[in-house]
Amino acid sequence: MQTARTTEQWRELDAAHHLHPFTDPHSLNQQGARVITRGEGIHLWDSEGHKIIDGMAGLWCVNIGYGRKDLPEVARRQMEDLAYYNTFFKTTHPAVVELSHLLSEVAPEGFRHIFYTNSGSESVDTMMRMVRHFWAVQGKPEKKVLIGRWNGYHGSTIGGASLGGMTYMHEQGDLPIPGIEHVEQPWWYKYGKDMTPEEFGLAAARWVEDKILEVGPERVAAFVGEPIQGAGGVIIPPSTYWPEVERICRKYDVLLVADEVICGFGRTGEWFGQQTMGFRPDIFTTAKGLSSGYLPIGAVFVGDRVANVLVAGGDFNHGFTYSGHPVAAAVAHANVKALRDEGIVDRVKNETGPYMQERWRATFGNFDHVDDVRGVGLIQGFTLVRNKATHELFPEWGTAGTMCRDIFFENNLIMRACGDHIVAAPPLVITKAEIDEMLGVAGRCLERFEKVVREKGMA
Ligand SMILES: Cc1ncc(COP(=O)(O)O)c(CNc2cccc(C(=O)O)c2)c1O
Repeated sequence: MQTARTTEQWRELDAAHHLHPFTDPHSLNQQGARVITRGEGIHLWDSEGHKIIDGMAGLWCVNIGYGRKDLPEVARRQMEDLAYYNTFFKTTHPAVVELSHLLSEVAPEGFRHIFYTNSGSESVDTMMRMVRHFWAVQGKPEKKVLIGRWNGYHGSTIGGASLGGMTYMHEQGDLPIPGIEHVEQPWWYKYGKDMTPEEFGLAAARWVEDKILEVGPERVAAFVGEPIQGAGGVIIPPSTYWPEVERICRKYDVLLVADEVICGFGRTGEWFGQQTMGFRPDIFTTAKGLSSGYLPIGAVFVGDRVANVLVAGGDFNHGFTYSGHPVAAAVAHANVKALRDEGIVDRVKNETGPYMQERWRATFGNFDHVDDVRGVGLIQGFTLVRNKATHELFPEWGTAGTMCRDIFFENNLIMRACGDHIVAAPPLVITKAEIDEMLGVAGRCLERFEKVVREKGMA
Protein backbone atom coordinates (compact mmCIF):
# COMPACT_ATOMS: atom_id res chain seq x y z
CA MET A 1 0.00 0.00 0.00
CA GLN A 2 2.02 2.97 -1.14
CA THR A 3 0.16 6.27 -1.03
CA ALA A 4 1.74 8.66 -3.54
CA ARG A 5 3.75 11.06 -1.38
CA THR A 6 7.03 12.87 -1.81
CA THR A 7 10.06 11.70 0.13
CA GLU A 8 9.78 14.80 2.26
CA GLN A 9 6.14 14.04 3.11
CA TRP A 10 7.02 10.45 4.08
CA ARG A 11 9.89 11.70 6.21
CA GLU A 12 7.70 14.25 7.99
CA LEU A 13 4.97 11.69 8.78
CA ASP A 14 7.60 9.15 9.82
CA ALA A 15 9.21 11.66 12.19
CA ALA A 16 5.79 12.58 13.60
CA HIS A 17 4.43 9.07 14.24
CA HIS A 18 7.02 6.27 13.96
CA LEU A 19 9.44 5.24 16.72
CA HIS A 20 12.26 3.19 15.14
CA PRO A 21 14.12 0.28 16.84
CA PHE A 22 17.65 0.84 18.14
CA THR A 23 17.48 4.49 17.04
CA ASP A 24 18.08 7.91 18.55
CA PRO A 25 14.84 9.59 17.37
CA HIS A 26 16.21 13.13 17.57
CA SER A 27 19.26 12.34 15.48
CA LEU A 28 17.22 10.41 12.89
CA ASN A 29 14.62 13.14 12.58
CA GLN A 30 17.33 15.73 11.95
CA GLN A 31 18.50 13.90 8.84
CA GLY A 32 15.31 12.08 7.88
CA ALA A 33 14.87 8.37 7.22
CA ARG A 34 15.79 6.84 3.85
CA VAL A 35 12.51 5.66 2.33
CA ILE A 36 12.96 2.18 0.84
CA THR A 37 10.22 1.44 -1.68
CA ARG A 38 11.12 -1.69 -3.70
CA GLY A 39 13.41 -4.71 -3.84
CA GLU A 40 14.57 -7.10 -6.54
CA GLY A 41 17.17 -9.84 -6.02
CA ILE A 42 20.02 -8.21 -4.09
CA HIS A 43 18.93 -4.65 -4.93
CA LEU A 44 16.72 -2.09 -3.21
CA TRP A 45 15.35 1.20 -4.52
CA ASP A 46 14.61 4.26 -2.40
CA SER A 47 11.99 6.94 -2.95
CA GLU A 48 14.57 9.09 -4.75
CA GLY A 49 15.13 6.34 -7.32
CA HIS A 50 18.57 5.30 -6.08
CA LYS A 51 19.44 1.65 -6.82
CA ILE A 52 21.10 0.19 -3.73
CA ILE A 53 23.14 -2.99 -3.31
CA ASP A 54 21.84 -4.63 -0.13
CA GLY A 55 24.94 -6.33 1.23
CA MET A 56 23.05 -7.19 4.41
CA ALA A 57 19.96 -8.99 3.07
CA GLY A 58 17.84 -6.60 5.11
CA LEU A 59 18.90 -7.67 8.58
CA TRP A 60 20.70 -10.93 7.67
CA CYS A 61 17.32 -12.34 6.69
CA VAL A 62 16.32 -12.01 2.99
CA ASN A 63 18.15 -15.20 2.05
CA ILE A 64 16.01 -15.85 -1.03
CA GLY A 65 16.32 -12.30 -2.35
CA TYR A 66 13.76 -9.55 -2.87
CA GLY A 67 10.91 -9.52 -5.37
CA ARG A 68 9.90 -13.21 -5.51
CA LYS A 69 6.53 -13.66 -7.21
CA ASP A 70 5.80 -17.11 -5.76
CA LEU A 71 5.79 -16.17 -2.08
CA PRO A 72 3.13 -13.42 -2.37
CA GLU A 73 0.97 -15.84 -4.37
CA VAL A 74 1.33 -18.49 -1.65
CA ALA A 75 0.38 -15.89 0.96
CA ARG A 76 -2.66 -14.76 -1.05
CA ARG A 77 -4.00 -18.27 -1.48
CA GLN A 78 -3.45 -19.19 2.16
CA MET A 79 -5.01 -15.94 3.34
CA GLU A 80 -8.09 -16.62 1.22
CA ASP A 81 -8.40 -20.20 2.50
CA LEU A 82 -7.49 -19.68 6.17
CA ALA A 83 -5.97 -16.36 7.16
CA TYR A 84 -5.66 -17.38 10.75
CA TYR A 85 -6.36 -20.11 13.20
CA ASN A 86 -4.44 -21.00 16.34
CA THR A 87 -2.62 -24.19 17.26
CA PHE A 88 -3.74 -24.14 20.91
CA PHE A 89 -6.54 -26.38 22.24
CA LYS A 90 -5.98 -29.48 20.14
CA THR A 91 -6.17 -27.82 16.72
CA THR A 92 -3.72 -27.63 13.82
CA HIS A 93 -3.89 -26.72 10.13
CA PRO A 94 -2.28 -28.04 6.93
CA ALA A 95 0.20 -25.14 6.53
CA VAL A 96 1.98 -25.68 9.84
CA VAL A 97 1.91 -29.46 9.44
CA GLU A 98 3.55 -29.28 6.01
CA LEU A 99 6.14 -26.77 7.25
CA SER A 100 6.99 -28.97 10.26
CA HIS A 101 7.46 -31.99 8.02
CA LEU A 102 9.70 -30.08 5.61
CA LEU A 103 11.80 -28.61 8.44
CA SER A 104 12.30 -32.08 9.94
CA GLU A 105 13.74 -33.07 6.54
CA VAL A 106 16.22 -30.18 6.18
CA ALA A 107 17.25 -30.25 9.88
CA PRO A 108 20.34 -32.19 10.99
CA GLU A 109 19.60 -35.75 12.10
CA GLY A 110 17.81 -36.01 15.48
CA PHE A 111 15.65 -32.88 15.19
CA ARG A 112 12.08 -33.96 14.49
CA HIS A 113 10.05 -31.51 16.62
CA ILE A 114 9.54 -27.77 16.05
CA PHE A 115 7.94 -25.06 18.23
CA TYR A 116 6.84 -21.88 16.43
CA THR A 117 7.25 -18.23 17.34
CA ASN A 118 7.11 -14.87 15.58
CA SER A 119 10.74 -13.76 15.82
CA GLY A 120 14.23 -14.71 16.86
CA SER A 121 13.74 -13.12 20.27
CA GLU A 122 10.61 -15.16 20.87
CA SER A 123 12.50 -18.29 19.75
CA VAL A 124 15.20 -17.52 22.31
CA ASP A 125 12.70 -16.83 25.09
CA THR A 126 10.88 -20.05 24.19
CA MET A 127 14.16 -21.96 24.41
CA MET A 128 14.97 -20.39 27.78
CA ARG A 129 11.64 -21.51 29.27
CA MET A 130 11.93 -24.89 27.54
CA VAL A 131 15.35 -25.79 28.94
CA ARG A 132 14.30 -24.82 32.47
CA HIS A 133 11.09 -26.87 32.05
CA PHE A 134 13.16 -29.81 30.71
CA TRP A 135 15.19 -30.02 33.94
CA ALA A 136 12.25 -29.26 36.25
CA VAL A 137 10.09 -32.10 34.93
CA GLN A 138 13.02 -34.40 35.65
CA GLY A 139 13.14 -33.29 39.28
CA LYS A 140 16.00 -30.80 38.91
CA PRO A 141 14.28 -27.37 39.16
CA GLU A 142 17.48 -25.82 40.54
CA LYS A 143 19.26 -26.60 37.25
CA LYS A 144 18.14 -23.32 35.64
CA VAL A 145 21.17 -21.05 34.97
CA LEU A 146 21.80 -20.21 31.32
CA ILE A 147 25.28 -19.19 30.17
CA GLY A 148 25.78 -16.88 27.17
CA ARG A 149 28.72 -14.87 25.84
CA TRP A 150 29.68 -11.25 26.14
CA ASN A 151 29.02 -9.58 22.77
CA GLY A 152 26.63 -12.37 21.86
CA TYR A 153 23.25 -11.27 20.51
CA HIS A 154 20.04 -13.18 21.29
CA GLY A 155 17.35 -10.58 20.71
CA SER A 156 15.58 -7.77 22.44
CA THR A 157 12.97 -9.37 24.70
CA ILE A 158 13.77 -9.35 28.40
CA GLY A 159 15.01 -12.95 28.15
CA GLY A 160 16.90 -12.61 24.89
CA ALA A 161 18.49 -9.30 25.83
CA SER A 162 19.55 -10.75 29.21
CA LEU A 163 21.10 -13.82 27.61
CA GLY A 164 22.84 -11.64 25.04
CA GLY A 165 26.05 -9.95 26.11
CA MET A 166 25.41 -6.44 24.85
CA THR A 167 26.00 -4.38 27.98
CA TYR A 168 24.47 -1.24 26.42
CA MET A 169 21.19 -3.20 26.30
CA HIS A 170 21.53 -4.46 29.88
CA GLU A 171 21.78 -0.84 31.07
CA GLN A 172 18.24 -0.16 29.78
CA GLY A 173 15.66 -2.04 31.81
CA ASP A 174 17.73 -3.42 34.66
CA LEU A 175 19.01 -6.50 32.83
CA PRO A 176 20.07 -9.28 32.92
CA ILE A 177 17.29 -11.10 34.76
CA PRO A 178 18.41 -13.57 37.47
CA GLY A 179 19.86 -16.91 36.41
CA ILE A 180 21.96 -15.64 33.52
CA GLU A 181 25.77 -15.79 33.32
CA HIS A 182 28.22 -14.78 30.59
CA VAL A 183 31.70 -15.88 29.50
CA GLU A 184 34.10 -14.03 27.21
CA GLN A 185 33.60 -14.44 23.46
CA PRO A 186 36.03 -16.54 21.35
CA TRP A 187 37.54 -13.49 19.59
CA TRP A 188 41.06 -14.66 18.76
CA TYR A 189 42.16 -11.32 17.25
CA LYS A 190 41.68 -9.53 20.58
CA TYR A 191 42.17 -12.24 23.21
CA GLY A 192 44.36 -14.88 21.61
CA LYS A 193 47.23 -13.13 19.90
CA ASP A 194 49.84 -14.99 22.00
CA MET A 195 48.40 -18.36 20.92
CA THR A 196 47.63 -20.13 17.68
CA PRO A 197 43.93 -19.93 16.80
CA GLU A 198 43.62 -23.65 17.58
CA GLU A 199 45.18 -23.22 21.04
CA PHE A 200 42.96 -20.19 21.69
CA GLY A 201 39.82 -22.10 20.67
CA LEU A 202 40.51 -24.66 23.41
CA ALA A 203 41.33 -21.91 25.93
CA ALA A 204 38.11 -20.05 25.13
CA ALA A 205 36.09 -23.25 25.49
CA ARG A 206 37.66 -23.74 28.92
CA TRP A 207 36.09 -20.42 29.98
CA VAL A 208 32.77 -22.26 29.61
CA GLU A 209 34.02 -25.10 31.83
CA ASP A 210 35.33 -22.61 34.40
CA LYS A 211 31.91 -20.90 34.54
CA ILE A 212 30.04 -24.21 34.85
CA LEU A 213 32.29 -25.17 37.78
CA GLU A 214 31.94 -21.69 39.35
CA VAL A 215 28.11 -21.84 39.19
CA GLY A 216 27.97 -25.57 39.93
CA PRO A 217 27.03 -28.13 37.23
CA GLU A 218 23.93 -29.05 39.21
CA ARG A 219 22.66 -25.48 38.68
CA VAL A 220 23.55 -24.96 35.00
CA ALA A 221 20.72 -25.69 32.55
CA ALA A 222 22.36 -24.78 29.24
CA PHE A 223 25.12 -23.01 27.38
CA VAL A 224 23.86 -20.86 24.50
CA GLY A 225 25.83 -19.42 21.58
CA GLU A 226 25.66 -18.38 17.95
CA PRO A 227 27.79 -20.69 15.77
CA ILE A 228 29.24 -17.45 14.42
CA GLN A 229 28.36 -14.26 16.34
CA GLY A 230 26.53 -12.07 13.82
CA ALA A 231 25.49 -8.75 15.33
CA GLY A 232 28.62 -8.95 17.49
CA GLY A 233 30.66 -8.45 14.34
CA VAL A 234 31.00 -11.84 12.59
CA ILE A 235 33.22 -13.36 15.25
CA ILE A 236 34.22 -16.75 13.86
CA PRO A 237 35.62 -19.03 16.57
CA PRO A 238 38.68 -21.19 15.82
CA SER A 239 37.83 -24.70 14.58
CA THR A 240 38.70 -26.24 17.97
CA TYR A 241 36.19 -24.13 19.94
CA TRP A 242 32.77 -25.64 19.35
CA PRO A 243 33.77 -29.36 19.48
CA GLU A 244 35.46 -28.63 22.81
CA VAL A 245 32.43 -26.70 24.12
CA GLU A 246 30.25 -29.67 23.14
CA ARG A 247 32.60 -32.09 24.94
CA ILE A 248 32.47 -29.91 28.08
CA CYS A 249 28.65 -29.63 28.00
CA ARG A 250 28.34 -33.42 27.70
CA LYS A 251 30.84 -33.90 30.56
CA TYR A 252 28.72 -31.82 32.98
CA ASP A 253 25.30 -32.72 31.48
CA VAL A 254 24.60 -29.12 30.43
CA LEU A 255 22.31 -28.69 27.43
CA LEU A 256 24.01 -27.14 24.39
CA VAL A 257 21.94 -24.59 22.43
CA ALA A 258 22.83 -23.03 19.07
CA ASP A 259 21.24 -19.72 18.19
CA GLU A 260 20.93 -20.11 14.41
CA VAL A 261 18.79 -17.02 13.81
CA ILE A 262 21.49 -15.60 11.53
CA CYS A 263 23.55 -18.71 10.70
CA GLY A 264 20.55 -20.83 9.74
CA PHE A 265 19.05 -21.66 6.34
CA GLY A 266 22.18 -21.61 4.23
CA ARG A 267 24.03 -18.53 5.46
CA THR A 268 27.32 -20.37 6.16
CA GLY A 269 27.11 -22.74 3.17
CA GLU A 270 25.44 -25.54 5.13
CA TRP A 271 21.78 -25.57 6.13
CA PHE A 272 22.82 -24.63 9.66
CA GLY A 273 25.92 -23.05 11.16
CA GLN A 274 26.33 -25.95 13.64
CA GLN A 275 27.21 -28.13 10.64
CA THR A 276 29.84 -25.66 9.41
CA MET A 277 31.36 -25.27 12.88
CA GLY A 278 31.24 -29.00 13.68
CA PHE A 279 29.01 -29.49 16.71
CA ARG A 280 25.66 -30.99 17.62
CA PRO A 281 23.37 -28.95 19.92
CA ASP A 282 20.37 -30.25 21.86
CA ILE A 283 18.15 -27.38 20.69
CA PHE A 284 18.54 -24.60 18.14
CA THR A 285 16.66 -21.37 17.57
CA THR A 286 15.83 -19.86 14.17
CA ALA A 287 13.93 -17.03 12.46
CA LYS A 288 15.13 -14.65 9.63
CA GLY A 289 16.05 -17.03 6.78
CA LEU A 290 13.15 -19.34 7.72
CA SER A 291 10.84 -17.05 5.72
CA SER A 292 13.55 -14.80 4.19
CA GLY A 293 11.81 -12.00 6.04
CA TYR A 294 8.73 -12.10 3.80
CA LEU A 295 6.61 -12.67 6.92
CA PRO A 296 7.57 -12.77 10.61
CA ILE A 297 8.08 -16.33 11.87
CA GLY A 298 10.55 -18.13 14.13
CA ALA A 299 11.06 -21.76 15.03
CA VAL A 300 12.75 -23.70 17.80
CA PHE A 301 14.17 -27.06 16.64
CA VAL A 302 14.02 -29.47 19.57
CA GLY A 303 16.40 -32.43 19.61
CA ASP A 304 15.13 -35.89 20.46
CA ARG A 305 16.52 -35.97 24.02
CA VAL A 306 14.62 -32.79 24.95
CA ALA A 307 11.55 -33.56 22.81
CA ASN A 308 11.08 -36.97 24.42
CA VAL A 309 11.05 -35.39 27.90
CA LEU A 310 8.68 -32.61 26.77
CA VAL A 311 6.29 -35.03 25.06
CA ALA A 312 6.05 -37.10 28.23
CA GLY A 313 6.18 -34.11 30.56
CA GLY A 314 2.60 -32.82 30.48
CA ASP A 315 1.55 -29.26 29.60
CA PHE A 316 4.35 -26.92 28.54
CA ASN A 317 2.58 -23.71 29.52
CA HIS A 318 4.04 -21.45 26.84
CA GLY A 319 3.11 -20.17 23.38
CA PHE A 320 1.89 -17.28 21.29
CA THR A 321 -1.35 -16.35 19.54
CA TYR A 322 0.46 -16.53 16.21
CA SER A 323 2.58 -19.65 16.92
CA GLY A 324 2.53 -21.47 13.58
CA HIS A 325 0.49 -18.73 11.89
CA PRO A 326 -0.99 -20.27 8.70
CA VAL A 327 0.11 -17.58 6.24
CA ALA A 328 3.60 -17.26 7.76
CA ALA A 329 3.92 -21.04 7.80
CA ALA A 330 2.84 -21.36 4.17
CA VAL A 331 5.30 -18.67 3.06
CA ALA A 332 8.11 -20.22 5.15
CA HIS A 333 7.38 -23.60 3.56
CA ALA A 334 7.59 -22.15 0.05
CA ASN A 335 10.76 -20.27 1.00
CA VAL A 336 12.58 -23.28 2.48
CA LYS A 337 11.41 -25.50 -0.39
CA ALA A 338 12.86 -22.99 -2.87
CA LEU A 339 16.14 -22.71 -0.95
CA ARG A 340 16.39 -26.51 -1.26
CA ASP A 341 14.86 -27.27 -4.66
CA GLU A 342 16.45 -24.35 -6.52
CA GLY A 343 19.84 -25.44 -5.16
CA ILE A 344 20.42 -22.08 -3.46
CA VAL A 345 22.02 -23.53 -0.31
CA ASP A 346 24.12 -25.90 -2.39
CA ARG A 347 25.31 -23.01 -4.57
CA VAL A 348 26.42 -21.05 -1.52
CA LYS A 349 28.44 -24.08 -0.38
CA ASN A 350 29.99 -24.97 -3.72
CA GLU A 351 30.09 -21.78 -5.79
CA THR A 352 29.13 -18.34 -4.54
CA GLY A 353 30.36 -18.84 -0.96
CA PRO A 354 33.91 -19.84 -1.96
CA TYR A 355 33.93 -17.11 -4.60
CA MET A 356 32.83 -14.45 -2.11
CA GLN A 357 35.46 -15.56 0.40
CA GLU A 358 38.21 -15.44 -2.21
CA ARG A 359 37.13 -12.02 -3.55
CA TRP A 360 36.50 -10.63 -0.03
CA ARG A 361 40.10 -11.43 0.98
CA ALA A 362 41.50 -10.11 -2.32
CA THR A 363 39.53 -6.85 -1.99
CA PHE A 364 40.29 -6.03 1.65
CA GLY A 365 43.55 -7.86 2.35
CA ASN A 366 45.92 -5.00 1.47
CA PHE A 367 44.55 -1.92 3.22
CA ASP A 368 46.57 -0.24 5.98
CA HIS A 369 43.63 -0.07 8.42
CA VAL A 370 41.88 -3.35 7.70
CA ASP A 371 42.80 -6.58 9.45
CA ASP A 372 41.38 -9.98 10.41
CA VAL A 373 39.64 -10.33 7.05
CA ARG A 374 37.37 -13.35 7.57
CA GLY A 375 34.26 -15.18 6.50
CA VAL A 376 32.61 -18.42 5.48
CA GLY A 377 29.75 -19.05 3.06
CA LEU A 378 28.04 -15.68 2.64
CA ILE A 379 28.79 -14.17 6.04
CA GLN A 380 32.00 -12.17 6.26
CA GLY A 381 33.73 -9.30 7.98
CA PHE A 382 36.91 -7.46 8.75
CA THR A 383 38.08 -5.20 11.54
CA LEU A 384 39.15 -1.57 11.11
CA VAL A 385 42.41 -1.09 13.01
CA ARG A 386 44.68 1.82 13.79
CA ASN A 387 47.85 -0.22 13.31
CA LYS A 388 47.72 -3.50 11.42
CA ALA A 389 51.26 -4.55 12.35
CA THR A 390 50.58 -4.31 16.09
CA HIS A 391 46.87 -5.27 15.94
CA GLU A 392 46.14 -1.92 17.62
CA LEU A 393 42.45 -1.00 17.45
CA PHE A 394 41.20 2.56 17.03
CA PRO A 395 40.82 4.25 20.45
CA GLU A 396 37.09 5.11 20.26
CA TRP A 397 35.48 1.77 19.38
CA GLY A 398 32.79 2.35 16.74
CA THR A 399 33.81 5.76 15.39
CA ALA A 400 35.77 4.34 12.43
CA GLY A 401 33.04 1.77 11.80
CA THR A 402 30.34 4.43 11.59
CA MET A 403 32.51 6.54 9.26
CA CYS A 404 33.06 3.59 6.96
CA ARG A 405 29.40 2.51 7.02
CA ASP A 406 28.34 6.05 6.07
CA ILE A 407 30.70 6.05 3.09
CA PHE A 408 29.10 2.79 1.91
CA PHE A 409 25.65 4.33 2.38
CA GLU A 410 26.60 7.43 0.35
CA ASN A 411 27.66 5.07 -2.43
CA ASN A 412 24.37 3.13 -2.40
CA LEU A 413 25.87 0.06 -0.74
CA ILE A 414 24.51 -1.35 2.53
CA MET A 415 26.96 -3.12 4.84
CA ARG A 416 26.93 -3.15 8.65
CA ALA A 417 29.27 -1.61 11.15
CA CYS A 418 29.30 -3.56 14.43
CA GLY A 419 31.61 -1.30 16.39
CA ASP A 420 34.74 -1.25 14.23
CA HIS A 421 33.88 -4.57 12.62
CA ILE A 422 32.55 -4.18 9.08
CA VAL A 423 30.31 -7.07 8.09
CA ALA A 424 28.26 -8.25 5.13
CA ALA A 425 25.67 -10.96 4.56
CA PRO A 426 24.02 -10.52 1.14
CA PRO A 427 21.00 -12.47 -0.10
CA LEU A 428 22.04 -16.07 -0.86
CA VAL A 429 20.93 -15.63 -4.47
CA ILE A 430 23.80 -13.23 -5.18
CA THR A 431 25.65 -14.14 -8.37
CA LYS A 432 29.39 -14.03 -8.98
CA ALA A 433 28.90 -10.95 -11.18
CA GLU A 434 26.96 -9.25 -8.36
CA ILE A 435 29.71 -10.16 -5.88
CA ASP A 436 32.15 -8.40 -8.20
CA GLU A 437 29.77 -5.41 -8.41
CA MET A 438 29.36 -5.23 -4.62
CA LEU A 439 33.06 -5.59 -3.81
CA GLY A 440 34.06 -3.15 -6.52
CA VAL A 441 32.01 -0.46 -4.80
CA ALA A 442 33.17 -1.55 -1.34
CA GLY A 443 36.85 -1.46 -2.33
CA ARG A 444 36.55 2.09 -3.61
CA CYS A 445 34.74 3.06 -0.39
CA LEU A 446 37.62 1.68 1.68
CA GLU A 447 40.08 3.74 -0.32
CA ARG A 448 37.96 6.80 0.52
CA PHE A 449 37.78 5.71 4.18
CA GLU A 450 41.60 5.45 4.45
CA LYS A 451 41.95 8.90 2.88
CA VAL A 452 39.59 10.33 5.52
CA VAL A 453 41.50 8.51 8.28
CA ARG A 454 44.71 10.17 7.11
CA GLU A 455 43.07 13.60 6.72
CA LYS A 456 41.64 13.37 10.25
CA GLY A 457 44.93 12.22 11.69
CA MET A 458 43.28 9.10 13.12
CA ALA A 459 46.19 6.83 12.28
C1 LIG B 1 21.51 -14.62 16.81
C2 LIG B 1 20.23 -13.86 16.98
N1 LIG B 1 19.30 -14.29 17.87
C3 LIG B 1 18.14 -13.63 18.05
C4 LIG B 1 17.87 -12.48 17.33
C5 LIG B 1 16.55 -11.76 17.55
O1 LIG B 1 15.73 -11.90 16.43
P1 LIG B 1 14.53 -10.84 16.23
O2 LIG B 1 15.15 -9.48 15.91
O3 LIG B 1 13.73 -11.42 15.08
O4 LIG B 1 13.74 -10.82 17.51
C6 LIG B 1 18.80 -12.01 16.37
C7 LIG B 1 18.45 -10.78 15.58
N2 LIG B 1 19.56 -10.13 14.96
C8 LIG B 1 19.49 -8.80 14.63
C9 LIG B 1 18.29 -8.12 14.73
C10 LIG B 1 18.29 -6.75 14.40
C11 LIG B 1 19.45 -6.11 14.00
C12 LIG B 1 20.65 -6.83 13.91
C13 LIG B 1 21.91 -6.12 13.49
O5 LIG B 1 22.92 -6.79 13.22
O6 LIG B 1 21.85 -4.88 13.44
C14 LIG B 1 20.67 -8.18 14.21
C15 LIG B 1 20.00 -12.69 16.20
O7 LIG B 1 20.94 -12.26 15.33
